[in-house]
Amino acid sequence: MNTMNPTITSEADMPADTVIPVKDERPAETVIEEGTTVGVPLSDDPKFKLRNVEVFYGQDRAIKNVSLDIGRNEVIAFIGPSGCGKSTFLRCLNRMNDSIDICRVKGQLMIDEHDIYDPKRDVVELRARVGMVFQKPNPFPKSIYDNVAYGPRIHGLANRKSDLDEIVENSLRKAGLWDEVKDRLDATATGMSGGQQQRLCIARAIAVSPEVILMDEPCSALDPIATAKVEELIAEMSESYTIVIVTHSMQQAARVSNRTAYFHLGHLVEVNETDKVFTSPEHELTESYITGRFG
Ligand SMILES: Nc1ncnc2c1ncn2[C@@H]1O[C@H](COP(=O)(O)OP(=O)(O)OP(=O)(O)O)[C@@H](O)[C@H]1O
Repeated sequence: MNTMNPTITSEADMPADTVIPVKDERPAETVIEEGTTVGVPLSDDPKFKLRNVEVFYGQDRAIKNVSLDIGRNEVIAFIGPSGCGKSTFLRCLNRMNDSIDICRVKGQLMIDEHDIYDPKRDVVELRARVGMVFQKPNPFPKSIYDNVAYGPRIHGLANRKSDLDEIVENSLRKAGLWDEVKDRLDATATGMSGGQQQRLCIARAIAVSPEVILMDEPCSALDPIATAKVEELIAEMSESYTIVIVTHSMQQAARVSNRTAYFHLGHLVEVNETDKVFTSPEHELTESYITGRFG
């Protein structure tokens, strides 16, 4: 399966008598070909089919002709140097960029073969299907119970109090938080530890029965123990949801994801099975990044 830019070849492909040049240190823009689809479908029926996506902030092109399929129930990690467009691309998947006035998205972005950017699309419904967990835990200044119950209430998912209680309990269980909070559901969420708050935000996303969970550096504000808990949760959740995670931690990408996509200056340079990306990357830029030559 060729899952990378076919126009970029490796030194191994050269004839034996070729003088192998020193590593290409030219700026990335000169070695990434525009207009090439990078990443082949994971299956015939991907959850997301994203083609020739471009994102502009005013005149600046932050995402450059990116094409990618994201499979059902896969965990895919987006990695790459700061400012390469990981979060921008992630936010296209549930139209979180809509709130940025100068942001414009072009290309074809499909979820289950429906256009994410269809002007008639109900964005609130989209964001319930494609939930999001942010870098910094952001619980509402409400009780633990009300944080989780908020979404089901506004989406009318529970007719009776007992139904709502069940959703809250199930969501907290799935987020690995129930045993820690079951005796203080009325306590204010902002009094919890950072790790607990982040798992509460995950419970809040789960409560509206999403199909996809987007995670934008979900552990960057957490200590190693809280990080380990969230990573365990990602493994458990991958049985039920498609998960897209942006991370600066290559170890985290290696631990939690099935595939990894490497972004560079707005380009998607390489996407492949995570083991392959970290042990034998196909692109020189990926190798430079994972070996710490830049980042
Ligand atoms: N709201 C915005 N307005 C203008 N430009 C933006 C905005 N958000 C991001 N950008 C620009 O778009 C580019 C991609 O940024 P983005 O935050 O998506 O990258 P990233 O890879 O997620 O970075 P980081 O790892 O530092 O979070 C950068 O050049 C950034 O300055």
